[in-house]
Amino acid sequence: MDILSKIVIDKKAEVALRKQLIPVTQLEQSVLFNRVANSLADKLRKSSSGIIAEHKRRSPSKATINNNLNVQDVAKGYESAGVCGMSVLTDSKYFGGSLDDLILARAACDLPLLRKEFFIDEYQIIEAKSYGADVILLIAAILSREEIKRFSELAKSLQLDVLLEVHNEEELKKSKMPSIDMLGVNNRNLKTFEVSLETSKRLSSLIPDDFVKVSESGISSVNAIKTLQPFGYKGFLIGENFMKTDNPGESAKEFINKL
Ligand SMILES: O=C(O)c1ccccc1NCC(=O)[C@H](O)[C@H](O)COP(=O)(O)O
Repeated sequence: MDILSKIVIDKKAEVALRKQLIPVTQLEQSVLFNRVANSLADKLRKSSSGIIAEHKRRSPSKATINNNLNVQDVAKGYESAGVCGMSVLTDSKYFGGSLDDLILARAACDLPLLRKEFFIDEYQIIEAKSYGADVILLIAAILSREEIKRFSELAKSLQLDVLLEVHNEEELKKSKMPSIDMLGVNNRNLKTFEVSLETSKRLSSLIPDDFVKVSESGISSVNAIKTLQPFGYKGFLIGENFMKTDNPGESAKEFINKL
């Protein structure tokens, strides 16, 4: 069984338990539930660098990346570096993240925050809003077109931006709809972990201009960004390259200064 299928099985069990522990009515009472969201798509449209910097402790493809950092320091560092948004991995089993990371990042900065999760249920979207997210990421590989529509429309009704992640032509075909703000091309094949920026290049011409184009994963140099910008990419999701250092904010700053 591939890693994505394993993650989805575990996620279904996790979400079923969370629903019993904290009902939706309780999530909706969070002070953050009525917070006015900060649009990542709007920021990317106006930005010349387009960096979305990620908080990522470990991953299935790389094992431990960095366990020694404080998420609030990372958020503050990314914000002062001038990134457009921050992605916070909230999956615990495979990435070592949590919803606490999201709420701590929210308390530390005013950046648009992306809840990076494996969304398989509407409940997680309501959770995202009540823990201070501005954006959710939907993965086309694990959702039907009907689920993408239902989940993205719910997110839009909560004023959340939606980043839809694809890895091939077939996933892209089922994903284009008005409730999607940004289309993200994942350069990492989540079945084999092979990374190639060619995926972003190949799919770029198939993405209509009404979506903000985002290139995700395996970006480790300014040169990679300069190569992808002429293909219309306005956003670049970078995790490991910053998180593997002692000071991700400083690394992001140096990176952006070279752009
Ligand atoms: O990163 C992984 O190994 C991974 C494995 C399975 C599912 C998702 C995975 N990553 C999530 C991400 O989308 C990345 O963290 C993000 O694009 C940043 O990637 P990178 O800059 O290569 O750390």
